[in-house]
Amino acid sequence: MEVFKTKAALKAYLEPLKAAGKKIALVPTMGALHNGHISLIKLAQENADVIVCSIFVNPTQFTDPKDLEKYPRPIEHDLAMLNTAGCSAVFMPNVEEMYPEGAGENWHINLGNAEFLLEGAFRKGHYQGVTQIVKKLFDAVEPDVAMFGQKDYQQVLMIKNMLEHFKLPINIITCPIIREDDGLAMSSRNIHLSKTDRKNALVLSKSLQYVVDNFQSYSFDELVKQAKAFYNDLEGVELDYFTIAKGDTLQPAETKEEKSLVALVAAKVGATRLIDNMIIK
Ligand SMILES: Nc1ncnc2c1ncn2[C@@H]1O[C@H](COP(=O)(O)OP(=O)(O)OP(=O)(O)O)[C@@H](O)[C@H]1O
Ligand SMILES: CC(C)(CO)[C@@H](O)C(=O)[O-]
Ligand code: BAL
Repeated sequence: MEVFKTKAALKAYLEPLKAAGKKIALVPTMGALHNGHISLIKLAQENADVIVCSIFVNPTQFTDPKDLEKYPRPIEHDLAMLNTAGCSAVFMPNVEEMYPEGAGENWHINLGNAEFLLEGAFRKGHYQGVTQIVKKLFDAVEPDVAMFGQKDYQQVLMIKNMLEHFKLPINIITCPIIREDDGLAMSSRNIHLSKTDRKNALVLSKSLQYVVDNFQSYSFDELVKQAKAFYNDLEGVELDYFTIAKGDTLQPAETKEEKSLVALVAAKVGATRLIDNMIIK
C-alpha cells in the first residue's frame, strides 16, 4: 500500500494508472477507522481497480473547536487496517497541503434548502466545510467513483448537490450503515462513550427501528412523539432532533405514499454527539 502526503505525489502515482485505463475509487474519511469504513473500501473494490482512501480531519467542517481537538487520530492503526483491507493508496495530507491559503479560505456554494436543516441547523456552516474539502479531494484524485456512508445521510445529499453544481462526472455510491451486534451504528466518536453512555447510545437505533417497524400503524406525528418518548427517562442523553423526512429533500414527511422516507436522529450521549438514520422506504 502506498502512502502519500502531497497532491503532487498522489497525482504522479495515479497518472500512469489512469493512462492504463484503470478505474479509480476515492473513499474520503477522517480516520479513526472502523468496520464501517472498511465496508466502504470493500464496496470500492467491487466498483474500481485502484482504491484511494483519504484520511484528513478537516478543520472547516467543525463548528465546535473541542470536537475538532479531541477527534481521535490513531494513524498507525488506520494504516494497518487499510493495508489488511487491500487498499491501494492512502492520501493523508496536512492542513497546509489542503488549505495553502489557510483554513479561512473563501468558499460558498448553493447547496439548496436541505443545507440548513437537521445537521446543518445544529452545525452551522458544516456542509460548506464538507463540500469544500470533498471538492479539493475530488480535484486531487479525479476519481471515477467515490464512496460515502448512509450514516451521514444528509452529507450524501449535499455532496450530490455539490457535484451537480460543478457538473463533475463522478459516480457517488452510498454504502449501507454498518452496526455493532446490538444495533449501534459504528462511528469514530463511539470511542468517547463511557460504559453508561455506550448502553444509553442504543436508544438511537432502537427508536429508529421502532419507527420503521410501526410505520403503517400510526400517523407521522404520533410516531415521532412515541420515538421521542424513548429518550425521556435517559439521564445524560439529550435529543437534538428526531424526524421522519422525505428522502430527497429532508423536508418533514407529509404522506405515507411518498416515494422515499427516512427517519433521522441526532442526540448527545454524555459528551458525545451521535447521529443515525434508517430508511423507511
Ligand atoms: N457505520 C458506518 N457504516 C457505513 N459507513 C460509515 C459508517 N460510519 C461512517 N461511515 C462513512 O465513512 C465515511 C467517513 O466517515 P468518518 O471518517 O467521519 O467516520 P465516522 O465514523 O462517521 O466518524 P464520526 O461520525 O465520529 O465523524 C463517511 O462517508 C461516513 O458516512
Ligand atoms: C466526507 C468527509 C471525509 C469530509 O471531511 C467527512 O465529512 C466524513 O468523514 O464523513
Ligand atoms: N462523518 C461526518 C463528519 C463529521 O461529523 O464532521
